[in-house]
Amino acid sequence: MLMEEEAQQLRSRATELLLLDDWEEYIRLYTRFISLCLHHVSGDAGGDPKLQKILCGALSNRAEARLRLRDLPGAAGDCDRALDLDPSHLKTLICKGKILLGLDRYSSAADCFRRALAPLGGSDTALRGLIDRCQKLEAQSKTGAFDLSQWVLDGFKGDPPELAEYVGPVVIRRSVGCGGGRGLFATRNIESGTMLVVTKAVVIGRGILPEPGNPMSSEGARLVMWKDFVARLLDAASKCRRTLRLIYLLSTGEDEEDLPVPDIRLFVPEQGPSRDDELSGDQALDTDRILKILDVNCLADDAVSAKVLGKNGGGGGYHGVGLWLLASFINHSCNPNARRLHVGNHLLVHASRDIKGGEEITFPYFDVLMPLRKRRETMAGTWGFCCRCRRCQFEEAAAYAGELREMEESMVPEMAARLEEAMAKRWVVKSKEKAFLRASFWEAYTATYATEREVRKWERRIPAEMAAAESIAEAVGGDERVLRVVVEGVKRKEGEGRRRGAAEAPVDEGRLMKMARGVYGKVAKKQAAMRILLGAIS
Ligand SMILES: C[S@@+](CC[C@H](N)C(=O)[O-])C[C@H]1O[C@@H](n2cnc3c(N)ncnc32)[C@H](O)[C@@H]1O
Repeated sequence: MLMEEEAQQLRSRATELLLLDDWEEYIRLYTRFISLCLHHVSGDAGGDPKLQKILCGALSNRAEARLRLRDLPGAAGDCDRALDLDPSHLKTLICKGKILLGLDRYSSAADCFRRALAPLGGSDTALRGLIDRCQKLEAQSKTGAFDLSQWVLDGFKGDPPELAEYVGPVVIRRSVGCGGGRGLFATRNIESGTMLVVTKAVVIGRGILPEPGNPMSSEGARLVMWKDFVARLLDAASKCRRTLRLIYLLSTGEDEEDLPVPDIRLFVPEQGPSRDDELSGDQALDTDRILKILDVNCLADDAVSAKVLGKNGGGGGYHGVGLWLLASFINHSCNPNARRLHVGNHLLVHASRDIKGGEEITFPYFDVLMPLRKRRETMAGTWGFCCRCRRCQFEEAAAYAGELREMEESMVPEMAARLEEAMAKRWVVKSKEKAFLRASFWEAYTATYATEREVRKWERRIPAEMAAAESIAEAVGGDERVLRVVVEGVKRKEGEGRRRGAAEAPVDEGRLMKMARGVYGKVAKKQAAMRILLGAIS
């Protein structure tokens, strides 16, 4: 009887806290109450069904509060204890299903929702909706077939579509070509546009920076964002042992050669250990180590290579930074074969050109459509390593490297023509190496394609847009700016044809789509991809 009164008082105080949105205090209140219940349970009243019901309800309520505060392991533990007392407790089953959904355990989440639905005769539409969601995500996480077409066609309106975590045909191995430490490798031949990895940020920090021209306040705003980001990341790591252990697998930038190579299954939804108690060993939260890890592994949302799909897209002072665990094993290359897109809090990595089985997967950490000297400056200034990719090695060691360095100093249109001439007549350059150099002199090429006047002036001395773009794609994979130049070229040719009264020359949609696949992956079907393409030039 005493417990029932206590429970009644608790409910009124809990309602007050709920209205105040004070979940921390709500959890403290229930923790005290649960201890009291447990004290009674361990005494004479242990077998009292009323007491057990009260305890089950309290655990369930605390689980919901913990779920709200994203303490998923804590919430899951409460649910398990509540379900031990009453395996069919509806509220707890639904809460547990939502937790498992948050932990990307789609089929286990669906099982919970089904168990909740069974006594309702299968008639609850909300629960049916949750089961459908789980099934859709489970299918995505198994097949890697992500279709964002509708969202693209709707002009990126509303929230980004819900995405599953996905690990494609990749493994983690020791890298010999690029990083030296560990890297991600293809397990089979992969076609351009194929999804490789979809992964949710542990934490992401976003903000709008003050207008340019005010560097102090922009720096200040970045610092505030960074501090908030670090605080949230430490909070997430302290709440979830799995997250902390996975973060500790990442490089601090020191002794990368000696770091262990983790099993890819740790990152595959529903395969790796997902409950705290499945992980052996305890590790303390080491803030200094985590700060070093963040320094080496955080990615910016606003990198040139990371077009943000949707309305929070780059530009307008937007700045975002996040930590994505599996993507942190991907090394940089100036001759990359993958590209990343950001959709909501998810990072999608797709093949930006065809990849051979066994090849290392790399994406650019920064803009690689730049000459060697500028790339080296960016690397040293921002990343603190010196890239050892094939393109860098070639550009450094070429017999005509001195001449290249001189030419790099002035990216005027004439330089693209001079480069083409030298590659054709004076230097021995294979087609792959031509692609490297064209990518490095992209600024000069783009200047020659900028206006009809320039195109007419240089067209006999440099390749047409499509041919140059296809060559550059061999070196750096798909790139939005290159694609834009091609689309503009197609439009210009259409215009010229119309002026001459020529029959409409068909646009080579096949070639265009192949390039678009390299840039946007296969997440947008043809119609939607064409819409992004046209949007890219409007
Ligand atoms: C995000 S981590 C990549 C994974 C890392 N190799 C590992 O073993 O965990 C970034 C670090 O990898 C190394 N790295 C990545 N790309 C590189 C490259 N192209 N050349 C040399 N080092 C590279 C650098 O030490 C860099 O700080």
